[in-house]
Amino acid sequence: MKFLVFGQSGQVAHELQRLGGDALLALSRAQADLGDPGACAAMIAATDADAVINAAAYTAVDRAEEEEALALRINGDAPGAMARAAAARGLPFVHLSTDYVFDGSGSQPFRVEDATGPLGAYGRTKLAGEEAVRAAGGPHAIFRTSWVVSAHGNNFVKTMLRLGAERDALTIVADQIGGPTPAADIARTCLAAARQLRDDPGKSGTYHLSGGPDVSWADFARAIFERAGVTCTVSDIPSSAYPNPAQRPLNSRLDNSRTQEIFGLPRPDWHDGLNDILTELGAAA
Ligand SMILES: NC(=O)C1=CN([C@@H]2O[C@H](COP(=O)(O)OP(=O)(O)OC[C@H]3O[C@@H](n4cnc5c(N)ncnc54)[C@H](OP(=O)(O)O)[C@@H]3O)[C@@H](O)[C@H]2O)C=CC1
Ligand SMILES: Cc1cn([C@H]2C[C@H](O)[C@@H](COP(=O)(O)OP(=O)(O)O[C@H]3O[C@@H](C)C(=O)[C@@H](O)[C@H]3O)O2)c(=O)[nH]c1=O
Ligand SMILES: [Mg+2]
Repeated sequence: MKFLVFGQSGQVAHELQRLGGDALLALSRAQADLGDPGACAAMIAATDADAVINAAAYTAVDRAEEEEALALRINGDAPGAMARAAAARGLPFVHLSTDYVFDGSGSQPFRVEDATGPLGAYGRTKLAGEEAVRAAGGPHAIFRTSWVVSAHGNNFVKTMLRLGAERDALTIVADQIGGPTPAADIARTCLAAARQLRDDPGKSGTYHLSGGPDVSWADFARAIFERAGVTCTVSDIPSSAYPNPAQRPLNSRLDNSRTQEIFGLPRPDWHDGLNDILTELGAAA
């Protein structure tokens, strides 16, 4: 089975290329710009691949507040155009979304069917993408994931290793709770879902995929420092003490049970992925 992937440099795109080898073609921004949805659809119309995975997105949460129209084209319009092009050819389309489509209320894990209510521009544009992919009506899986980490690209693990080497102490928000998700687990899931959708389009739908157990960013930082052997004291702060242009949801817990039920894929334990990331970075204690 051959895969066409949008995105080449990102965290998930990188892991997809590692797993997919010669059977996977990953398109860079220069080859397929999501700012030009029609060009992305044309790539799908011409592909000889058996499934399409979208691992590209506008992911700068704060900058999206000032660039919502561009973020909407990339996160909303382009996935819609891609999903319609894939549907026209009956190709499975696997797409990624985010915990930021929810408003973060309560303390229970959000289920797939719970009401959405994004707090910021990034979440609004990702929600628009979900709706467009579902409306295209082809075989598809949308995985809402959260707090993606890997040895490549920008993420919280790499930020903590950089800051932890420079400082003796950090203040980290402790009232946002969620599941850090290794990009390698997301990539494995995307490939498995594409294969299963080819055999059974009835598995189409929206799913949650986050690493467990749920933690606060502060506790996740402590786990990173402990496993990396970095001496840096983490103090808990509320989100109100870390002001940002975009408000983040406090409750980012995602109920992964449908992913287990339909695809047979268990919730990944982020401790394993974190160990792999630190080893790859040469930062494991
Ligand atoms: N990062 C996270 O914490 C989370 C991510 N997600 C979702 O998971 C998916 C993968 O995220 P992740 O791997 O972390 O993303 P990254 O931020 O690591 O990478 C984004 C990728 O998208 C590409 N891209 C951005 N704009 C365009 C464009 N106009 N045309 C073509 N490519 C573009 C980037 O390419 P370039 O190098 O050229 O900019 C890069 O390859 C996304 O859908 C994201 O919304 C969900 C929850 C959490
Ligand atoms: C560097 C630093 C961050 N923080 C906080 C800010 C923020 O709430 C949290 C994580 O920081 P980040 O910049 O990684 O947060 P953010 O970019 O909002 O991460 C999000 O990205 C998008 C793409 C998603 O889809 C989400 O699932 C989520 O991963 O840590 C501190 O409290 N202290 C610090 O010193
Ligand atoms: Mg970020």
